[in-house]
Amino acid sequence: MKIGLLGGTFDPPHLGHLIMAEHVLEAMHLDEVWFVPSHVPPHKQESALVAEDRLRMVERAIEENPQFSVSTVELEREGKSFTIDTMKQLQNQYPSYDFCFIIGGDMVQHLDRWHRIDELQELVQFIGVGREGYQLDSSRGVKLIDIPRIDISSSMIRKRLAKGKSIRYLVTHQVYEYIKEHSLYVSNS
Ligand SMILES: Nc1ncnc2c1ncn2[C@@H]1O[C@H](COP(=O)(O)OP(=O)(O)OP(=O)(O)O)[C@@H](O)[C@H]1O
Ligand SMILES: O=C(O)c1ccc[n+]([C@@H]2O[C@H](COP(=O)([O-])O)[C@@H](O)[C@H]2O)c1
Repeated sequence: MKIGLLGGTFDPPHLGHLIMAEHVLEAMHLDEVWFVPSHVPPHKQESALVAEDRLRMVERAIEENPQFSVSTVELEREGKSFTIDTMKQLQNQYPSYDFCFIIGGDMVQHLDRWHRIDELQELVQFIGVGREGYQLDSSRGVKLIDIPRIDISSSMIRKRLAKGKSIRYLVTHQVYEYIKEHSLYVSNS
């Protein structure tokens, strides 16, 4: 089985995540993409929404695609969600699977700062996809795949919601409904 791992904060999951997963699945002839929500994102300053809501939204975002699933491996682990720990755990659990790790163009240039990156690179092939506003950089042997550039980010969605603006069509219908139902990201000020 060839599996692409898409790690992220998914605060919230948006169409950019789904489009990148679909295009890498196709280009790399993967069997599945597993979305891996982080418990505590290693390099983000802002604290994310509670894990429960992020997980539920990812489940809803991917529910129509039988080749997408979610792994709770990081949510079940304490502390920061370092990718090296996730890879070791998954490779132990699924020794015959061939994993790659999918990242956006904004992350490629920061790989040098990842925890135990030299060791991690020996364990897994990174796949970098184009992201609007970022140059695709082929450092550290990352395999680059250009995909339709979708200028959507979770932070843009959070900001729009805080200002009472529409996020319709930036997320799936199911995620849209979940956010509305639970009044997520609404500014209290
Ligand atoms: N529109 C996009 N195009 C390409 N890659 C993306 C896009 N959105 C997210 N990614 C990548 O998906 C992975 C998970 O992203 P994450 O969940 O942090 O979302 P984000 O939109 O980058 O969030 P935020 O705006 O809060 O930083 C990262 O590797 C990120 O680079
Ligand atoms: O292991 C690390 O040092 C590391 C540093 C930064 C990011 N990551 C992983 O990269 C993925 C995307 O990160 P983020 O911050 O955009 O959600 C997510 O799975 C993170 O756990 C991992």
